[in-house]
Amino acid sequence: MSLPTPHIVVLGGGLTGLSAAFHLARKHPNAHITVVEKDARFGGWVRSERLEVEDEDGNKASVLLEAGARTVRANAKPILELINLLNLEPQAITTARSSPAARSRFLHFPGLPGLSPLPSSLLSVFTTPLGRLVLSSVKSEMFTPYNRPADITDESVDAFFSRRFGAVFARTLGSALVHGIYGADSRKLSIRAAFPSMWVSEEIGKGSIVWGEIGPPAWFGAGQRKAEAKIKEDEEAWELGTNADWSRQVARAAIISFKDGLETIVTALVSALEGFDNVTLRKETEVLSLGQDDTSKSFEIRLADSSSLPATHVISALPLPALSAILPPTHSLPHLLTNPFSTVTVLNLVFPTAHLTSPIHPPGFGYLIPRPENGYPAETKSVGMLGLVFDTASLAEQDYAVGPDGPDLPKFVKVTAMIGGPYPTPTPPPDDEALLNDVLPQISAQLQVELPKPVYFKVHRNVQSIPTYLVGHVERMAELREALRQKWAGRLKVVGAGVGGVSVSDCVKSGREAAREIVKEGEFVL
Ligand SMILES: C=Cc1c2[nH]c(c1C)Cc1[nH]c(c(CCC(=O)O)c1C)Cc1[nH]c(c(C)c1CCC(=O)O)Cc1[nH]c(c(C)c1C=C)C2
Repeated sequence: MSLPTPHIVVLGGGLTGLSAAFHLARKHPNAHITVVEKDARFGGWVRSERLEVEDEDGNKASVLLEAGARTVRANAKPILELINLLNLEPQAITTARSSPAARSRFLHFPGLPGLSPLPSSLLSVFTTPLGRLVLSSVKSEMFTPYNRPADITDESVDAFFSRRFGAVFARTLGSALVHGIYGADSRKLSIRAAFPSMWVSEEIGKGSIVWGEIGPPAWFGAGQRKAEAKIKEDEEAWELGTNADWSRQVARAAIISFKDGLETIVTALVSALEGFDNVTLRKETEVLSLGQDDTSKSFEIRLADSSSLPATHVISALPLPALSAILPPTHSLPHLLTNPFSTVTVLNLVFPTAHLTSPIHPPGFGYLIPRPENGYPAETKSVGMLGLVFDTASLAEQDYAVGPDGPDLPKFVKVTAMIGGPYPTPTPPPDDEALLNDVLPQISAQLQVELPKPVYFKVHRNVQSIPTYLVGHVERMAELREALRQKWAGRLKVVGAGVGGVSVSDCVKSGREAAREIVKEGEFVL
């Protein structure tokens, strides 16, 4: 007997949804796959824009700007796999691990002028104030006995770092790290969800994260952990290709991006999906409700245009609150509304450099700004900055001079200010021009330089874009998975940044895993 064709609907056309659809289409040519996206474009928070800038002397350049994430780590297998499968090597660019953009990072302490380098060498550990803070915190951590309270199964990043490395380390380095990844308050973020390996290292190191990380291979648990990692790696079966030049380049790299920005992956995924006969891409399609027939277990997805889509399986790559809004009360799921989201405003700035006598910023990746000593203000007249990224330092290959004089280095430098997160929004909220006028003097004071007038700026308000995993997230997600098994017969997969991992690579991986689970389960009986 031949089975009816499975129809898998992917809700959400961000990177997670596109990755799920792509891996499904490759591995499951007999299924029909529909991707439903409510916006007019695919790609979600990943948006790259190329534009031409000109200074007052008529120097012109083509510059690539990102509205959100701009790079991925060079060891991110889910991305390396896509680069291979989509033949993106010629468009990829890398930043070498040895370059200042990969090695030099700074902190700016609120209220103090200038930048403090983060230690990047053995020498700097002894010779810089932050180096000495790291050294003394690490030394004391290694000799602080096991102090995890017996009754906890999770805690905040701040509580975890305070317990092991001390309160100053937690407030400065810990909060800055969390700003730079989650744009969130480290006193709210779950350590187990955000940095699971540290939680495990504490156990392996019998209390000490440092011993857990660097302990000899024979150290209790380390051998087993390695073996487990190897099994997982084999199971994941990454298709990384055989391009030796590219592999060598990646081996030397810290981060990867693309000449035309991270949206290159989105464009390539969309065009690959358009090439599959069994895939339908639907933009500007809003889902009103998702229901499942109790007997047949098949789905009915009602759309805003009054039509409906049948499905045998659904992968939801929607933000969890958006999924919650379309579920019927009979099939509601737990914990979809628990985590708050950070709003991070991204301000792209392009400065002219032709008349500068000294550089705008030191060589390096950029700087992060830790939580103020007295915490975030309750209200404010100025926007709160979380950090500044020196984009040209790591992504210079994205930009080129334009004009009759032939190839030349662009006479511009691009940086990105990251704003908001746990800081309150000023009242009234600033328009773009007011935001610029608020931020430029802040950057000037932080860098201790007089800034030229930017030739271009753009504000992207990434409203509610990054989930803050509250303490207990890992256990709540286990309960969510159980509810999916019980209430939805395992045929609804919930993936994406809201569940486990906010990086571009995590999103691609979670889409891939959902696709592989459906293929592996292989039960397409209607
Ligand atoms: C919109 C702003 C974002 C902030 N964090 C993220 C975005 C998109 C997400 C993010 N940023 C980083 C990671 C870790 C990457 C990994 O583990 O692979 C994640 C998930 C690290 C990072 N932080 C900054 C940059 C440029 C990067 C590299 C990755 C990327 O391009 O996003 C700088 C930075 N990001 C944010 C702030 C406040 C900030 C400050 C300088 C928030």
